[in-house]
Amino acid sequence: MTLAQQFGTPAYVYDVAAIRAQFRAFAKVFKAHHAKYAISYASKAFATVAMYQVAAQEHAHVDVVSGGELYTAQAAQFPMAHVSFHGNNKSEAELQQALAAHVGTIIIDNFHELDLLADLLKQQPARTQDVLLRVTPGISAHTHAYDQTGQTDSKFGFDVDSGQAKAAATRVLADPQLHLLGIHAHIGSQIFAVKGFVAAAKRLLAILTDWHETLDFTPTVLNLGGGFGIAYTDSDDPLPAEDFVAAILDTIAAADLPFATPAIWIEPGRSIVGPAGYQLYTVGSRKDVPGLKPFVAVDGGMGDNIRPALYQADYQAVPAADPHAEATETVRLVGKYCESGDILIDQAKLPHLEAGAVVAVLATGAYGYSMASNYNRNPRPAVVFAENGQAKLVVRRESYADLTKNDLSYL
Ligand SMILES: Cc1ncc(COP(=O)(O)O)c(C=O)c1O
Ligand SMILES: N[C@@H](CCCC[NH3+])C(=O)O
Repeated sequence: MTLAQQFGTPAYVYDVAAIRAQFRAFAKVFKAHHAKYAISYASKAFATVAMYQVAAQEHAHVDVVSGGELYTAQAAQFPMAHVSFHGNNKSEAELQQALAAHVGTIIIDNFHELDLLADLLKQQPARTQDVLLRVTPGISAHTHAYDQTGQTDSKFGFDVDSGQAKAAATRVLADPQLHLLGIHAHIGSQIFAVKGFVAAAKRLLAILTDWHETLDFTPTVLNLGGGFGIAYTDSDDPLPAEDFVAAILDTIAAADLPFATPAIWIEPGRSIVGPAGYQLYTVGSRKDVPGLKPFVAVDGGMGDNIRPALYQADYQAVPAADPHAEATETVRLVGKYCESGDILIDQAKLPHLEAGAVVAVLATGAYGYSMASNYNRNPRPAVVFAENGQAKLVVRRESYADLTKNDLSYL
């Protein structure tokens, strides 16, 4: 029986061995460089109980960006000491939840949060909290504008050039309940060039050196974020994600630091789960107009993968029954949503597929399920983990009853 027959479509399928292999490839580079490290999986890319469990099995840390992600990690019994809590507008309730859960690290993003956290800790005088400061190092990554986060004009983090980052460090160091581990920067996502990461590493080391000299601060952690680009189609040719890390570690090793090299943390999301996942859809209607590219419609679309509509992201599809079948036509692979922009692949090269055929859209493991919606009241698809020849349902397909379970009658 095929996965589509067993679990229905649309469905997200993950090759768990590929997820594990990427965690291990990162770990291998760190070990080869004799670096102290943490691989903190950016769980926004794909956050489910099963995924937090796999991350824990791989001895990874995770980063969470909301109370909901933290709750899911707790539900998965993920070790809280290995959780970093991110976010540019953490609420008081979220900070309370993080403190109650004893998350390992809170990554402070702004002065408002710093005040909130300091006040909450005063109510528990015996407690301290490890923190990192997220800084905006003023480095622009070459990627989609919505995927840039390291430039000065960003909503994330303390600005370095204006002195805000140092002012924040001064306040944290003066607070006996906050234990400053070091700094964090994330320059963006789906980045192909190493040079932004190398520049960021140098800039962060310069900041830490300044803080060492002027604030008498010795860092124990330098967190360089994630953002390593992946191949979505055959025309993408990124470096293996672990090679970005090797370049970062070489840069750090070459630096002449006045303190012992801190532990290096990274936060890969997309590179861990993106290539490992694909989506299965069933072909339905087809519209052929002479002189126009045909529309081939599938049973999902922008509700389960918003990335083409949001970032003009490209994907590639293959027939699930015969992934290597020769392409004989170029079609628009569209979804079933009531939007003209609901185009999964604008130029899908496929053999002629009849209604009922199952098509696989590749490399959809990151920011697909996690950004899915119920637009048009479509239930979110099932998620399946495949490993060692076994396939296991790890997220049930939503039912129509799930769609109305929070609706209240107005009669
Ligand atoms: C702070 C932070 N860390 C890590 C990531 C993960 O990025 P990616 O999935 O590109 O590796 C993001 C998302 O861009 C982020 O904002
Ligand atoms: N959701 C984005 C990346 C996330 C950026 C998170 N800071 C994407 O699919 O490309």
